Amino acid sequence: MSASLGAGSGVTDSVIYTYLGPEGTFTEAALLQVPGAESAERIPSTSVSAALEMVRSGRADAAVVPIENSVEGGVSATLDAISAGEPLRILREILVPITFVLAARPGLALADIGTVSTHSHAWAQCRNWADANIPQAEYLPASSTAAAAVGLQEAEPGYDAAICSPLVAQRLGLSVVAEDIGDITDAVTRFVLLSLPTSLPEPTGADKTTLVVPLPEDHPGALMEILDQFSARGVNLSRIESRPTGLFLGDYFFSIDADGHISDARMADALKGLHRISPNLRFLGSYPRADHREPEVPRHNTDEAFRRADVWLEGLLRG
Ligand SMILES: O=C(O)C(=O)C[C@]1(C(=O)O)C=C[C@@H](O)C=C1
Repeated sequence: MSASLGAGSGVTDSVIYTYLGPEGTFTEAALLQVPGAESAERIPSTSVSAALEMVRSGRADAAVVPIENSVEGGVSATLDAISAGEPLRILREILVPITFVLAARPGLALADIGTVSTHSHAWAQCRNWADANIPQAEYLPASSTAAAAVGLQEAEPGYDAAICSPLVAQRLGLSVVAEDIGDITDAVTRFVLLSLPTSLPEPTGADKTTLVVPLPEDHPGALMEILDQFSARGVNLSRIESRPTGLFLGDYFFSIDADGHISDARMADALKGLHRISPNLRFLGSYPRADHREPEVPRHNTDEAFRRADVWLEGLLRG
């Protein structure tokens, strides 16, 4: 085990990674984009929560898990697992373009397929294609697209076909009966690299901050006030979703991605405002945006504008 997983960089060969496996998942493709990961130890986990448990228990230094898909939205398993329990920190995000194939048991044509297995997020992205081309097929959930593909190799697979990546179908030598079956071309899944809390990646000017904000109980207008903390400081949100805490009916938290780094004055100020409204909010990290897109910051919300306002106020207090 190595303690050298530097924030945002400095990842070395001695780092132990885990990811949603088995080999051949889109998550593994995401991990392989992390500099140094190709030559590092990579341990597949059977679920998102198992991967995060590996990190929390110190058996792995960092985990890559899916968090958001451009077609299907947030990955609830990840949003829920990082919102509670031992705190984790997002060090970077990774984008992977998603294309699917339908692999089938040898000799089967589309019309012969009675059961198809894949990850629920993959199924959701191919549902229209499946309705049109294999309407007779029943869906069986799998822990990942690659797990469904591997299952097809068993002597007696429990299903006729699997939806998986073209790469894993090719690697396993499966028979592909339909290519490019995703309902939306150019679908993208976003993954995050998580570790135990460590020093923050340096701000790059094109960063993202991820937060978990519990909705305060019996506080009319709380959502409006939460959103106001961002809008009043010119902080753009790139994702906001509500998730039930699971504790009792009506108890929710917001999972939020905001443009900017905690060391940006406008973001720091927004976080302080949020903390006053929702003191149990969880900071999950500030890290570089994978698309390097810089936000447009209004003139009155730049670091310099905040600094000048602080100087002005200090002057007034000094008298
Ligand atoms: O099953 C896989 O291959 C995964 O990596 C998981 C996952 C997901 O959770 O969204 C990743 C990308 C695709 O959108 C479909 C499935």
